[in-house]
Amino acid sequence: MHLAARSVRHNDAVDYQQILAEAAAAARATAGQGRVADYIPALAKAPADAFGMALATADGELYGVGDWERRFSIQSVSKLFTLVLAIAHGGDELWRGVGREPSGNPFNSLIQLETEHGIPRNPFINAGAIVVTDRLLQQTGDAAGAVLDFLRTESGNPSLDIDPEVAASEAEHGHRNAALAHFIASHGNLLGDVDTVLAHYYRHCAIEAGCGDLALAGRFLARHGVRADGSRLLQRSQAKRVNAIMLICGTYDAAGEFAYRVGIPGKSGVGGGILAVLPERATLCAWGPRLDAAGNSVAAMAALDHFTTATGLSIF
Ligand SMILES: NC(=O)CC[C@H](N)C(=O)O
Repeated sequence: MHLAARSVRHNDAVDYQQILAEAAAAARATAGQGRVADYIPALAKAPADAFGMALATADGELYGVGDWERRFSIQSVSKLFTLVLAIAHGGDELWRGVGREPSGNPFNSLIQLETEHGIPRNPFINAGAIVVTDRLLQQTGDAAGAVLDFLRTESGNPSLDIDPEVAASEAEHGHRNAALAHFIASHGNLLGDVDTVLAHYYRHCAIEAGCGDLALAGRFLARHGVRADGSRLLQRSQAKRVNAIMLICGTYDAAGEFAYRVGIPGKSGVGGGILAVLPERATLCAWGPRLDAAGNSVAAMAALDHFTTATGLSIF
């Protein structure tokens, strides 16, 4: 029985602050493992050994540990927000231009695009996010601005912003993303101008936010699509589907490992953040800049693994 003693049933009270402190200790035990992303030179300046984690409950309580208020480059975590906004504006039309299957390949891979005729596997690899950004740009006229506005509103933090140095660094070293975008355009799957779409993509990746901001901003996914102010962003079934895509594609070719270890939907970025959802209950964001070979934060994975294992809270 002692093994079960630390798990909780869905409705039991959990001492979140205590569990976060333990998760932070699990993260610290990975000290020195992994490397800070440097293929975007401005990202290499991130504080390698920082760690933070926050949890926002579905009804808006916020808990944090470590550097949970410190801002970092959200990078591919932004792909979650471009996706939900594009679905909110345009519904299922999006799925004509992007798939929803795991890619089993690195996030910046070009390889499947050729055999799959310029239709990216899913919205969470770079190729797919470029298509989603293109659609959001058509829908709103300002894709990066739409993501930033949404994050500011949902987090209640109007000072969130884009780091222009990171955006410029991405653009300057963005040969791979430019190759992906041009290849997609050659198949007629970009509606806008390639350079404009890429500029928006780089800008939303370069948004800076803290763990607390992202945990609050993702809360609608734990609330079946309902935003902080009670209005509906997504239909209940759409929110379910976004969570499903996060689970199977949110951490690229390590999504199987993430599901195995953590057992909840999660979206990572090369800035070292991972935003994860416990449907009906809470959202969690963990951050540590050192990445594993698949581009996911070593410390954030360890912390989320500890959280779901110690509490017994997962979708399984
Ligand atoms: N996995 C990531 O976070 C990658 C995002 C980064 N902006 C890129 O395009 O390479």
